[in-house]
Amino acid sequence: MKVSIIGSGYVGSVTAACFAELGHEVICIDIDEERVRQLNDGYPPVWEEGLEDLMNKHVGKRLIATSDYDYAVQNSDISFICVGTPSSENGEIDLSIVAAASKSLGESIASKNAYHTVVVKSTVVPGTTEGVVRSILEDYSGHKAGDTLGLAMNPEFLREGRAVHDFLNPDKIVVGSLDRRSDSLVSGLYRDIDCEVTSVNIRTAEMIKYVNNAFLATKISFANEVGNICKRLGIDTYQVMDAVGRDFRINPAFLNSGAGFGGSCFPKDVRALIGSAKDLDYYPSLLESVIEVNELQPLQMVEILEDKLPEIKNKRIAVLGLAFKNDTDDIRESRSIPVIRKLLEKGADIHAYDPLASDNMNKIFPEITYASSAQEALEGAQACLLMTEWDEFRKLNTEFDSMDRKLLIDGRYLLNPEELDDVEYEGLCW
Ligand SMILES: NC(=O)C1=CN([C@@H]2O[C@H](COP(=O)(O)OP(=O)(O)OC[C@H]3O[C@@H](n4cnc5c(N)ncnc54)[C@H](O)[C@@H]3O)[C@@H](O)[C@H]2O)C=CC1
Ligand SMILES: O=C(O)[C@H]1O[C@H](OP(=O)(O)OP(=O)(O)OC[C@H]2O[C@@H](n3ccc(=O)[nH]c3=O)[C@H](O)[C@@H]2O)[C@H](O)[C@@H](O)[C@@H]1O
Repeated sequence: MKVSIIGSGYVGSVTAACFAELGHEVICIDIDEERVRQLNDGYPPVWEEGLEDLMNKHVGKRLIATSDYDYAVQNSDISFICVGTPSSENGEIDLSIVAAASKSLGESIASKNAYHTVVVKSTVVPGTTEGVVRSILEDYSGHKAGDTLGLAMNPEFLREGRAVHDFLNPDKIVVGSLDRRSDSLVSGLYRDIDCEVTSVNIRTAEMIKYVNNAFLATKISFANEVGNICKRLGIDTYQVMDAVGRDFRINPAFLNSGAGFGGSCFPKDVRALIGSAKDLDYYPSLLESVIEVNELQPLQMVEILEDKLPEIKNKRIAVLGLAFKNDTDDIRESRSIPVIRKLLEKGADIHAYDPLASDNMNKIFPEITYASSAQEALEGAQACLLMTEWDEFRKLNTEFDSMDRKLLIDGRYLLNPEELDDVEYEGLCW
């Protein structure tokens, strides 16, 4: 099929490359001209394992990029909206980018005589596709949804860093649609993927995405709360969760306690769901607590540090890990951000290292020193805070020898103190 993808960020570029891999003809649309140029030159706009290979294979053949909506709409049958849906200041979803993309799409569909289908892949609160998106599309295109305009919502469940793998090997594909025709068009795109399609109505598809993310975030905050209690009781929370996770009704995934969840989606999506609930006069106390635990969790790293090193002003502190998780350069809502902010407030001399994310963090904190290796960050430090679950940090050992004081606060359960040579080890919640 001929597909256009609006927005070429993490979701858009991966969706585009994977649809090309599945044999579809794909046109990416982005308002960022530099990104369009980059895509057409075969360079992925984001770092994702396997993405560059797919782009090299398909760019210029089944995959092209443009900033011209008219061209993309005329040359495709179906358009996926994959633009950002950030949090507004009060935590509720900001739909302005989705609205702008819908308007541009509607204007281009206006001059098309054939049936065109619009699919929302961005994460949007229930009611958005049939409300904001549908009305803008109808107003600007003159076409009516269910008549000459198809409408669907197809949430995305990929994880950053594993996005290409997750897209091509999903454990569920959810398609919410206005009518049978839209459903069969969208479902048909995934025909060659070995996964059943769950067909529902649009609002249900929108809700499934939020519940998925909110449940995973809840598991993490639950594990962190248990970890905080275990630490005070002198119990190893990882042993506890290892046993608890063996219950098939619970499952071991996402029970790793630590510095909390970051990323572009868990925090914003839980907040958006809270916002929607409150708009309906329901106070979602469990979800509020999920966020509250997550906000407090990284700051406990600094509390433990101050307990061990009461005066941190002008002390050299190594921060290892800046990305919100391993295998990505993404720092959005990284738990390192509140930690660095707090350390700066207290006058610490921060030397940070991350395998991929230093450039991005430098845009927020230009005042700290960025090292080119963990070893360099550790040299002469009075303490080390381990913030991100990078594999390369699991192998650290003799590197700690160059510290002034071998004090290590592990925020991700990466190192086993018994295997470290006389390091003062403190786990965040174990
Ligand atoms: N990042 C992730 O791992 C996942 C994200 N999602 C959801 O997917 C959506 C997109 O997220 P990301 O890909 O992370 O966003 P992103 O911020 O990485 O990319 C958005 C892209 O849209 C472009 N754009 C902005 N306005 C535009 C317009 N009017 N027309 C065309 N392009 C425009 C931007 O230039 C950018 O390239 C969000 O709703 C997010 O919640 C869902 C699953 C996973
Ligand atoms: O909607 C989205 O954007 C995506 O959000 C998450 O994917 P992602 O944010 O890429 O990363 P995860 O691997 O889920 O990790 C999120 C955060 O949770 C933390 N985490 C994860 C697991 C765990 O046990 N403990 C824990 O603290 C990680 O360190 C990281 O900061 C979901 O896993 C995806 O299914 C979803 O599509």
